Amino acid sequence: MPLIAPSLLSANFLRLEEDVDMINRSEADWLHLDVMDGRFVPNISFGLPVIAAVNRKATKTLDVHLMIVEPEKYISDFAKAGAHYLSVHIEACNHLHRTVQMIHGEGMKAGVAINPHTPVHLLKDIIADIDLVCMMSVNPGFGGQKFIPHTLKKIAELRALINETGSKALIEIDGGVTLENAGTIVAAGADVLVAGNTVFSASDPVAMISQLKAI
Ligand SMILES: O=C(CO)[C@@H](O)[C@H](O)COP(=O)(O)O
Repeated sequence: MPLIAPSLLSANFLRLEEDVDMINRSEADWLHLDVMDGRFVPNISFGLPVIAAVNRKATKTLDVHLMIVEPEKYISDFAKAGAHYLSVHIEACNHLHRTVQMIHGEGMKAGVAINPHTPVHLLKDIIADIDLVCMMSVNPGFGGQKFIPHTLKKIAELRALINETGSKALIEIDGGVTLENAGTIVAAGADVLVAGNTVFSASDPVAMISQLKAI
């Protein structure tokens, strides 16, 4: 069974508390929080105060995905805000190994996110040190985009790399996950499914999360 991580980016920000309650009541495993800075990606979402507020209410694992430049500057701030998993982009880190060490040093699980154009083999010398790969299956920046089919081949490559190296990293697929493609994504080797639009545009989001879970 995949872990399900609804993405708060697609929630109704005017009633965030109700949406967090909905996720608490659901079979979701994690709550995915997308932080965007308008520099690494062409969009600005939310940041530390929102995550700290969500943390006071959420009962699920907080999975924070940083789509920001110089993420190493904010690692301890995100730990204080309540992040359990903290993912940084490989494309945004000049010293990725050091950044992963900093994340672990703050007591969080470390994730590395990769963009659709970034080859899986670039993870070879970091995969044994991380807890999560957040594989982007859309170009980061916006919810509600279409899944890029080439991702399926990358998931299989990543699964092979994880098996070869004995890494314990989970494979998380982020972007364009629907009820229609979730089975294929899990069959390709994914452990965690992020779902924004699919969950929050459903007439019954709790039931949608259960359906994704039962894929
Ligand atoms: O990181 C991102 C977008 O950059 C994602 O987490 C989206 O929030 C996923 O949304 P859907 O594609 O599921 O609507």
